[in-house]
Amino acid sequence: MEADAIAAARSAAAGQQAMPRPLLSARGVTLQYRTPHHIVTATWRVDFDVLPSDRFILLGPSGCGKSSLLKAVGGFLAPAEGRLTINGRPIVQPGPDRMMVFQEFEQLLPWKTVLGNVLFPMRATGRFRGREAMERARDMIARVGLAKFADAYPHMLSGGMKMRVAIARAMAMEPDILLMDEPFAALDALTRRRMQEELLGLWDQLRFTMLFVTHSIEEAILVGSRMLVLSPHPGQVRAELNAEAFHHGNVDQAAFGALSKRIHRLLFEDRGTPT
Ligand SMILES: Nc1ncnc2c1ncn2[C@@H]1O[C@H](COP(=O)(O)OP(=O)(O)OP(=O)(O)O)[C@@H](O)[C@H]1O
Repeated sequence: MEADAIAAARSAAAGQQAMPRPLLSARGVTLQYRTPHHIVTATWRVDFDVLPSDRFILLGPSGCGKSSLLKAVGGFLAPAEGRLTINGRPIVQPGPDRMMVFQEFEQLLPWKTVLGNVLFPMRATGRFRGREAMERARDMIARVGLAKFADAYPHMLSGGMKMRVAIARAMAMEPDILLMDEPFAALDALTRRRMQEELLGLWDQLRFTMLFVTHSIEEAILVGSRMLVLSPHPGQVRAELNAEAFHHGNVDQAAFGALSKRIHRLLFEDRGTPT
């Protein structure tokens, strides 16, 4: 889908209101890996804009390049073609303005307390020091509802609490965007649903911007405010959809089913792949 078509879809979705300036922009992003024998094209000329406070979903089948797009936004993979910008500046390397929250939140350091985990990147990067770091860390921990657990260790926490710590840790760095790569993929269905609710609850409080990768249609609709639907390998934009109507507590089953069917068709209709 071309940039103009995306802009048109977006203005229709917003009821023709003026859109805020995008925080993150992808224009014609082709991502490739060079192996000793050939070049693997992961995505093909992908366009999207993430607006402030979006819960923006990258949705597509396995191998369509979702994680590669996240890596590129993180600054770990340079586009072979096209441009990625954050706040109008090209993304050329990793930076604390884009914090990655990993799967299962297992990046928490087991030998450090909740407070120690939140302080760790602040101090290690030198972004915040001494008293300021301590105050910020305690404030973030309180904002995610874990003030009483500041001195607890990760093994003493539930999955949902660990997620809150992981988000507090990322948010304490004051990023512009949180990058989440299938954070709930390994969980059973009930736990996954609870974690999705927890994440949305936190978003209601903190209104952070997130770029969230999933291959679950249901998760995309529940968690996302907007989503980019990508074709099978190599990932191309099939559509950009608005899912704000399904924000939690507001699920109309018939509309949910209709959107889910529409996405399914978009994902699995065979339209051929570029040569
Ligand atoms: N380091 C790499 N070297 C070579 N090819 C790679 C590398 N990483 C990914 N690829 C290829 O790039 C394509 C996109 O991979 P990517 O992991 O981004 O897809 P994905 O949509 O995130 O998949 P999944 O949902 O299975 O995680 C795949 O064909 C994959 O094999």
